[in-house]
Amino acid sequence: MTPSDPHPGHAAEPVIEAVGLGRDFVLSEGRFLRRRRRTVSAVSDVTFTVRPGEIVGYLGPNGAGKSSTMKMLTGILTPTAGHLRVNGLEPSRERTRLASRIGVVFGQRTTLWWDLPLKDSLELVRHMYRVPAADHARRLAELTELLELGPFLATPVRQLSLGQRMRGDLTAALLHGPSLLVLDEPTIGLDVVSKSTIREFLLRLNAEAGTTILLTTHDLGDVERLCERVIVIDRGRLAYDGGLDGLRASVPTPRVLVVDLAAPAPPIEVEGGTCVRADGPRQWLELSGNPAAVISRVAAHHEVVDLTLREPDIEGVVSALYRGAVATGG
Ligand SMILES: Nc1ncnc2c1ncn2[C@@H]1O[C@H](COP(=O)(O)OP(=O)(O)OP(=O)(O)O)[C@@H](O)[C@H]1O
Repeated sequence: MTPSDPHPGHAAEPVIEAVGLGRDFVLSEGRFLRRRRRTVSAVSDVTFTVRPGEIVGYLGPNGAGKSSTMKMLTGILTPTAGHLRVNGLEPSRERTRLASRIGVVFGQRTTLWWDLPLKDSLELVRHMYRVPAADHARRLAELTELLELGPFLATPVRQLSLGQRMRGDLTAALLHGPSLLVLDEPTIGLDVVSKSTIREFLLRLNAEAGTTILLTTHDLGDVERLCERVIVIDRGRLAYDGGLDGLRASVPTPRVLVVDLAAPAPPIEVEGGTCVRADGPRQWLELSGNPAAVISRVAAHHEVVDLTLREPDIEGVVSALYRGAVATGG
């Protein structure tokens, strides 16, 4: 894959540098004489750095401040505190210059034109970013192959499936060869196959073109497949910055063994597992011991039809983190 446009002079600098970043919103509440102003801190005193070539997950529960951070990084929202540089630029002041160096995809919205065939939408994007025709043709050919856009390039965007549209949006975000890709929930609502296509594509983009990627997601699969490093925010504040293994190891969130028995039975009693839920022949065991050992003990005493081991999802890990289970830092 063609490397992203290099930006001489910035190569050794962090791609993103946020120091004490904050964003307050002032809300007016009540009526007439009782009107009062209340300040909501969406993001508060957040400090982190992203280096060239990293893939970083930016995680947190609903309302934690992820979208507000993404909006500040892309220049849509002006910070009310702190220092922010993205590719050496101040996003809210230098939004147009920044736009030529970053690609942005918000999974819940499309930047494509609903009524136009995907190919025409992408041609408009080329004009918006003033991409030379030859560069556009080369990148479009590459992305068409990697994201398998061929069969639906002539289809109007409104008729695309969610997965096809996301592949179109990623193409639109990458046609100008940005060195940083910012993704807000890139796999939301996608089926397993589409998720996997997007993840493998992002890994290849990172490995071959050196593109730095910052993404928000609620999907642990995205995080596990893509991110060596995660930043977690809670109520606007930085709660963790480090490796995913460190996060998991620090948070005592049990794995769950889902057992399908041949028939409904009393709660299973087994060493290393506690039955936390039962529904007909299906039971959920929270594991405190080695999964293989628990599975063999269960199978020895019960007629088991099926077994599934469920890893804690990121919401579970993150909410355990907020209950104070792990110290800040990584
Ligand atoms: N324009 C706004 N005016 C007032 N409050 C806002 C505004 N935008 C965000 N907020 C508040 O800031 C906080 C952080 O919101 P934000 O959308 O950044 O969170 P989030 O982590 O992206 O959540 P989600 O995962 O639900 O998208 C929330 O309390 C939200 O209500």
